[in-house]
Amino acid sequence: MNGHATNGDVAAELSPAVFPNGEESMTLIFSPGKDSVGSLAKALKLFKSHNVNLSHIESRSSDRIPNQYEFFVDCAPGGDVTKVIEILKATMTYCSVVSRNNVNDSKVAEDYVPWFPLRIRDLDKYANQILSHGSELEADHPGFTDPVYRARRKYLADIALNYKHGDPLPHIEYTEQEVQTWGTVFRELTKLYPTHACKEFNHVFPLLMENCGYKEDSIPQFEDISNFLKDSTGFTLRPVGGLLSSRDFLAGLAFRVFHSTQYIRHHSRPLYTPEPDICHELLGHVPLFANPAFAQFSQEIGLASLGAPDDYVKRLATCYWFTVEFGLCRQNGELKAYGAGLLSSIGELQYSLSDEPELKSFDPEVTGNTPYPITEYQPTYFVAESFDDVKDKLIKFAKTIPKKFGIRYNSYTQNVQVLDSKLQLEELANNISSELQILRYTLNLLD
Ligand SMILES: C[C@H](O)[C@H](O)[C@H]1CNc2nc(N)[nH]c(=O)c2N1
Ligand SMILES: N[C@@H](Cc1ccccc1)C(=O)O
Ligand SMILES: [Fe+2]
Repeated sequence: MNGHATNGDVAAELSPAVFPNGEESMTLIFSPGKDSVGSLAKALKLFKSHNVNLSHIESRSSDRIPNQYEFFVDCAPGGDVTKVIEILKATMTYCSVVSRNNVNDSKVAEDYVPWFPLRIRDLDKYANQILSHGSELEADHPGFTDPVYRARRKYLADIALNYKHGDPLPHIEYTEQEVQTWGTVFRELTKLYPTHACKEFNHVFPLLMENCGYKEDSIPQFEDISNFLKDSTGFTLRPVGGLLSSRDFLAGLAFRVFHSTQYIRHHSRPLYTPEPDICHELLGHVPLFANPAFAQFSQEIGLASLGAPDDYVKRLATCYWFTVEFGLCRQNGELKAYGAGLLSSIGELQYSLSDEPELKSFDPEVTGNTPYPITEYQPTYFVAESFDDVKDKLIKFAKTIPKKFGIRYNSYTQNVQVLDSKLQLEELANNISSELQILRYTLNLLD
């Protein structure tokens, strides 16, 4: 990372979800129609004759058209995909190009949506899409000249890289030096929280000490935290080797998955580190992910990002930066921190509530276009009048993102549903009406 990176550079960060082999890819969903015995075989021939290789094929019962099947195919790069899509669109009862990266041809681009994960296990596809690698630290990183630190970072990044959805969360034996760094950060931050952190944060923190092994003399393990979050709000942790692109990181939130690093900052600089580390994730982020309203809000931002055009993802990510990462709020007339990047940095937490930085009031239209440095203290913070206020404003902004379909997370299947048919809406209405019955029944009891 570059010491003076601003969100001008976040544009580069928006590069599409490239796949583990470093190539771009796309996903097609199509339905061949009734009475179409052998239709998959026909479709497969079509791909073959246009030199398009498929990396994955799945068939499911369609939730769009009664009694039909739907095929999900992941195409590898190469071949004449455009032609194949043209033919599929003309011959199939349903065909959508859910995902596609790097479309330069604007005529084609209109029809395509930037790639996004449809199933929770699709998150495996961007495990190695991290923006800075432990083993390739930049020159201004405090660990740059420390070969032991670099080797450790590489070891932990590889563990995250090999993680697949459904695997047990990696248990890490931390070294004495690592535990000491954690201890310093933990001790000093917990002194500041009562006066500096928002009340929602302070409400959850004792629970993490009781249930997840949050204490000064050892680094908590992912499994304990993930189990606690799962029970609290359905959030789970997923290890990641470093900073993810905004698009990828936000997409994880749509599945209530929090991508979290497992390495720790360099011992020479416990007060502030230029990239997310385990202190940032566990002390800064985890407490608020245990709050149901905050968890829901995070998921809504995640869902809003799916398939959104680059410029919208960029503004959404910038708003995320100035709220979830570096937000301040007013509570009982006092300024408090709720941003995770503040709650994990002894230095910046104190600085943010001093009279040094500039304060502005949060407004997505302004905030979303404000450049920011990522490797030094923020010159400007945005202050929210309340938690609910940020939520409402951000969700209002998210609604302005142009999309051609509705998006819904199905927590039973852990899939994201692309809603573009009446039948799906009927199913949705059925779900809502059964929830409404519970509401009505219980309201009667309480009366
Ligand atoms: C969405 C926004 O860009 C945000 O700052 C993201 C970026 N990528 C990340 N990647 C990781 N591993 N952890 C994070 O907290 C974040 N934050
Ligand atoms: N500066 C934060 C870590 C961080 C870096 C970049 C983005 C967000 C958080 C800390 O010291 O804890
Ligand atoms: Fe973060």
